[in-house]
Amino acid sequence: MLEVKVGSRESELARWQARWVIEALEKAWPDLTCRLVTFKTKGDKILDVALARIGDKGLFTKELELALLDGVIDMAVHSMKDMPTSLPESLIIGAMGPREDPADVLISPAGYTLASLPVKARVGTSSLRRKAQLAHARPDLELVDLRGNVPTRLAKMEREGLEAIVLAAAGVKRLNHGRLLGEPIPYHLCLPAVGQGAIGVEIRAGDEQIAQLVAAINHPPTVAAVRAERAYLRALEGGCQVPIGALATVEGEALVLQGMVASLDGRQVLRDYVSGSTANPEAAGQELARKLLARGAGAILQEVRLKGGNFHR
Ligand SMILES: NCc1[nH]cc(CCC(=O)O)c1CC(=O)O
Repeated sequence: MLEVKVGSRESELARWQARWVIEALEKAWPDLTCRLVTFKTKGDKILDVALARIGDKGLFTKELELALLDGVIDMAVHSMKDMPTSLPESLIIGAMGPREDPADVLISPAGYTLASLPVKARVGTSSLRRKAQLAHARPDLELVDLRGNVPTRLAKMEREGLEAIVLAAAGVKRLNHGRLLGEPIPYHLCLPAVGQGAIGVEIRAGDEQIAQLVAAINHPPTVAAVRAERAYLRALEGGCQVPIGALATVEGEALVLQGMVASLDGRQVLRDYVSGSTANPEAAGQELARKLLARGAGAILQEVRLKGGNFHR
């Protein structure tokens, strides 16, 4: 009999994801018992958008990482989308679960799609990446800041009478708001955030016992895709404060990585893609970043940094 402690944020989605990891681990290791330990992170405490513009690294991860380093927990479950591109020295991602649908979805009580939304419709999202791509596709829309966890955002949509909001399909599906699912926004209009839809399990480097446990739930194609996307973001020095999107798809050993860099107003949207191999996902990420930088992505990103973005991807 072995007992391990699994750390998670407190939100409904975070707990769903941690429970998924726990169930998968206990199924793989019948002698294992997992205990869930939840934490409030800085990102959960700072709810107003202006404050959130401080945008420091690890807003949703730091408290969990400290608990992991202190031995208070043995692993931390995260949305890969919320993870900074560089981890603390002695922590690693030990495993990723199979990726859920990485797309963004437009949720609209009246059933509008991006194409059918009325002129000047009010659409809620605080993500610079979503705002830029929506503004590019539909410059007439009025984009409204909207923060908080998934249930909060759905409630705000109703309360403020927004015509639609945009959320990650993964969160909506996991929380079983499936009937609300609305329109998946096609990738040619909106590329997802790096890591969107993937669950990561962070562990202490060198903790061989925990590494062996979590290896049982690891999904290598997801790992290859997310490694390529994160290398791309790192090479652009994007952090989580800029309108950058990416999506890698993996088939056998072939990996195709698409990427996007946009100006805040969405007037400029640069997109490109590279093909690579799961044997070296980072190479694909670096090559795509070079390609976009050669086409002027650097100037766009420079301007975004001067104007100051927020942290929300
Ligand atoms: N930024 C919050 C966040 N972090 C991860 C998800 C969704 C789940 C995932 O991407 O795995 C969400 C909600 C959203 O953006 O709609």
